[in-house]
Amino acid sequence: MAERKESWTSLASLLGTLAFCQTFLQLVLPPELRHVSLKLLNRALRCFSSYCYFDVTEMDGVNTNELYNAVQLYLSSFASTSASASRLSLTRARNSSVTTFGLSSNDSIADVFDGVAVQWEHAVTQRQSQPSPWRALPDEKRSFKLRIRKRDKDLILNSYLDYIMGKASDIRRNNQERLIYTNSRSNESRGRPWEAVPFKHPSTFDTLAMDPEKKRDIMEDLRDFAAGQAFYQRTGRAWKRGYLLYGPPGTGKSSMIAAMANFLGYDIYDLELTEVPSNSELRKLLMKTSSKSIIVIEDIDCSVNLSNRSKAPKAPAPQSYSDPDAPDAASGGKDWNNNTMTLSGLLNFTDGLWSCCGSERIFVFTTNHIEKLDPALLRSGRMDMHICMSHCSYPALEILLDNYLGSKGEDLGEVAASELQEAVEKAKMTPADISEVLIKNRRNKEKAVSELLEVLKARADRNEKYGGLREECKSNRVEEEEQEKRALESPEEVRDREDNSGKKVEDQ
Ligand SMILES: Nc1ncnc2c1ncn2[C@@H]1O[C@H](COP(=O)(O)OP(=O)(O)OP(=O)(O)O)[C@@H](O)[C@H]1O
Ligand SMILES: [Mg+2]
Repeated sequence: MAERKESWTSLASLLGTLAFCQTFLQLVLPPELRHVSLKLLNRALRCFSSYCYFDVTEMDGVNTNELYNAVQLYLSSFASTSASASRLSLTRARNSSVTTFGLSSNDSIADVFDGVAVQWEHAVTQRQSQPSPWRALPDEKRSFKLRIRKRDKDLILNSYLDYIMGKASDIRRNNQERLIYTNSRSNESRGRPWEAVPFKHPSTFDTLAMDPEKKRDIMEDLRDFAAGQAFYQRTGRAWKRGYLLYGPPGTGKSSMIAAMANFLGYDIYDLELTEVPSNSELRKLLMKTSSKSIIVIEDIDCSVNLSNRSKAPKAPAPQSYSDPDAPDAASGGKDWNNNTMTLSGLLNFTDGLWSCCGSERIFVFTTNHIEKLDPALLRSGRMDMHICMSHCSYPALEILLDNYLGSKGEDLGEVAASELQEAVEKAKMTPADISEVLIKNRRNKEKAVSELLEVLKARADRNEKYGGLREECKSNRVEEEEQEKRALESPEEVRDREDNSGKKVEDQ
């Protein structure tokens, strides 16, 4: 007991001496000298330490330090599960559904990279004065202090910081809402060629009704693409990929683009060709797109007359495309004209040297009429994958039934399922048409299924009677309208027409 009392007394006297020394030094030494001696003391201590320290300050002069933001995001990704962090701050950005964890002031967290242990500390101090009268800085000076063993510094520092930057941009993209950009001449005149709005399309690969195997292939292809930086680098290819989606209206081409964007977490640039006055403007638009994005041109066959836009800007006239085999066409020679937009300009946009001014970009073209597209757009290497979005098959119908009614194929019972299967294969209806029937009756499953069966059978009968569409993916709106007209014609009228033309109705 007496011993403990003694040790308390000596501790108190030690503290008293230290306090006296500090006050004495403060009185005797001028502040500048104090500062210098502290610095020297620190330096001496650092010489004996086996660690080195790096400060990542929030502000770099008057500019925001990107690395600080990246470190903050990166640490937040594992702060909540790390055993070394004792106190966390929680934030949620506007329009975001994600809560972000962060290190509280002066708390620290451990991390391991390539087997090397490091430590981060979040240092927060009050700012003494505003260095810039033009730009107000935060009241607090914040920084992250990185502690690495001296022997590990050269081994990991650069690669670790690169890794953090990459990770942070992934997290940012996943946390943020995706954007859809569109171009217009009025924006261009204001110096902002793309205008963005939040992209909230709910389509995903789960809700997309199509053959599951085909769907798996596409998802795998996208996954490989997104993770393929090293592959593209090694093979000397630009890190981009082209998809051509073709098929009749209402088969899910636009839904597929939305599903791709949601799957990869990419933004969408919806390029309106009719708003692009020339090849050079097209190139400028391309230069202002970001990486990790999908550049979409919908209805490529009819959005613009690529060879002579001034005459017929909206005419769907594929035969008037400039000939890609003609001299200078695809190379952008004579056609690379500043006042017009040409097929060669478009090909350069997707394929030429300028297409590589960013990386990790996907080009998607859609069309209802693949047969009308210029072969130059279809040649291998240009559009890497041609995806036919066709009429609704039974596996696709099962997905729609699950989407709208919450029932699986097996819930229908064997008879209804096989009836539906037979009818849907013969009906050749689009997922959009089938969705309409299901949405209308979604509160009553039995009614929905029976009405769907009725509609499918009626369509199947009609197809059998008047001929189905020749080839699934060649069908188009015009064809369907004609078919509808034919369905309304009397059999005599049909026979007369067949006799006159010498051809069958469905071969026309
Ligand atoms: N494969 C599909 N899976 C799920 N829903 C689909 C599918 N196809 C069409 N739909 C439904 O039909 C609607 C129209 O589809 P979408 O706009 O994707 O068709 P599209 O092929 O782009 O048509 P268009 O050629 O006229 O542009 C969608 O909102 C969606 O609800
Ligand atoms: Mg569409």
